[in-house]
Amino acid sequence: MNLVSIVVIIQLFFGIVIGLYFWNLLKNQRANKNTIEKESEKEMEKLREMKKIGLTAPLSERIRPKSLSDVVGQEDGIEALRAAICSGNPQHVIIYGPPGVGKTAAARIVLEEAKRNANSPFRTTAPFIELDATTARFDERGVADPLIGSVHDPIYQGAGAMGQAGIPQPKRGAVSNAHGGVLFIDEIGELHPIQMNKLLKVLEDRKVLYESAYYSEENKNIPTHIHQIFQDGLPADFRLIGATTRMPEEIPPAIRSRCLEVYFRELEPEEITTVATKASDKIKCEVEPNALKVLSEYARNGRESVNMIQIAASISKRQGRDQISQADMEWVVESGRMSPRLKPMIPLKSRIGKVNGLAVQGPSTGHILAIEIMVLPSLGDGKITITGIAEEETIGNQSKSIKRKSMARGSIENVTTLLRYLGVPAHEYDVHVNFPGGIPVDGPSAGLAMAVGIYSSIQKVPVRHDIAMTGEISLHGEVMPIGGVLTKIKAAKQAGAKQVVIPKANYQAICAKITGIEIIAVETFKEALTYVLEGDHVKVKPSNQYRIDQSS
Ligand SMILES: Nc1ncnc2c1ncn2[C@@H]1O[C@H](COP(=O)(O)OP(=O)(O)OP(=O)(O)O)[C@@H](O)[C@H]1O
Repeated sequence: MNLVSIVVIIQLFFGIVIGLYFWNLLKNQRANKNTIEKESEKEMEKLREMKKIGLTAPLSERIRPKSLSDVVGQEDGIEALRAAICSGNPQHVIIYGPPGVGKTAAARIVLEEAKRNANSPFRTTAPFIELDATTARFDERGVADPLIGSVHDPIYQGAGAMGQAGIPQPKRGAVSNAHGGVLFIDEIGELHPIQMNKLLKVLEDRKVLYESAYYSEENKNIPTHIHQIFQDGLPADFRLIGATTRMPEEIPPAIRSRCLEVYFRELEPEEITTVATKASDKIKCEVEPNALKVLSEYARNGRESVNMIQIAASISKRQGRDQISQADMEWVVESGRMSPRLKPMIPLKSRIGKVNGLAVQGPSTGHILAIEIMVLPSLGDGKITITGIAEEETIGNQSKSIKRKSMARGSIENVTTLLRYLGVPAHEYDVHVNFPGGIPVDGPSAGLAMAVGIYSSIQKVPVRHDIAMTGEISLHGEVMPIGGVLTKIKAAKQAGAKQVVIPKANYQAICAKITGIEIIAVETFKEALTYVLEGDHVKVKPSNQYRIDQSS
């Protein structure tokens, strides 16, 4: 055998081996493909079966408001939301409010209303993208970020065409999906601080800038669009609507300062009833007036009211009736262990040491606060006892909190000093202040009410039962401005007060819109005393300049 024959045999041998290798590879690939196709067909069948099954949507979804006018109550909040989003120059918004009062419903429809304005920059195709901050996962490696987007580096891409070619692929997040429209972040207060900072950067730049160790400007394999994204950023020009049940102080100031802050309030019993009636109409089920009354006493928000109708309707239907009775509704209350939403009212009689203070609970819910004060001759230097609220309070947010002496205590100390200065011997008494009802009190704004209560107790003069008051007291007896004054005035009115005393510095033109209560704006403690005590006890003549009667 000559050398040529040997070479030919070797070539033939290797040819056969390589041929067998590729033939085997192809066979395996085909077998794999068949298995995958069979698996996929099985899964598709399961998916088709699953899609055939569908339970009815919850009633709260079925009666979800379709236009802003369908949102019950919230007139002020809706007006502010409209002003922010429906103008020719829309702004970012944060909506504060308790759960289930229409924040999400309003946010979902406001963009549609904005599109109807010819001056709006939102196009008719503008997207509305929704993200829940409680589930938007934060990934430290930046491999997946549903909010901002991320870069899929070849190492994470597996054997895809781009991955094999070593090309990093930017993946859009919600901020880019919302480009040209609205990004709604529910529970925005729950965003991870790093995500919040990234979001701020996007709001500033109106685009997302990506980085990757795999990106090189010189790499000719990288497609043009990816070069563009890495070099110029991915557009993310949208308006943000954040909703939260948290207090404004708990939201980072940097995001607050970029947003118009809108407040949604707790729904009134009549409004709860309206939402419930709409729900019962939808399912064609009548509701006895007494059943509605029970519902309005127990449901705390729109969602709860709809849910109560749904359960009560299913009870009555199972018993072959088309009407929800009072007993059905009471059963719902009992089985849900619901407690009534007590709306404190003003007391029926004027009493010594009993004052109607005002407090704001949560971001926008006002309450009347029946403050009780008792003074007893002191054996020492005058002791101060406070009950019903914390002696020490924590302030701050998730990232930073500090404890401080209760501001209510500090406020009482100021008041006793002031009273001594005015010739009232407060130091000769032990003072006990009680805040019943478990409503959190921010000390300074109850200063005026506490000063009046202590004065009333020492001088044995009753405080008028039909007047409520709010204001901080300075050591020199000035009544200083406080927060949430409109909410407090409305709370006083709802509790049945005829008049409300507020700091003069808080009086705004908008107060004139509130009817059915007389607003008395005062500058000093002495001036306030002339209005709040029974009879004519104070010699100082106040200026009536800021007394505004709106009870017509
Ligand atoms: N003011 C309202 N007017 C009409 N329907 C309401 C109102 N508030 C709540 N509802 C009903 O309750 C459902 C839930 O409301 P929505 O999701 O808007 O509340 P939310 O304030 O966003 O609450 P959460 O903070 O829990 O998300 C709505 O689908 C609607 O059926």
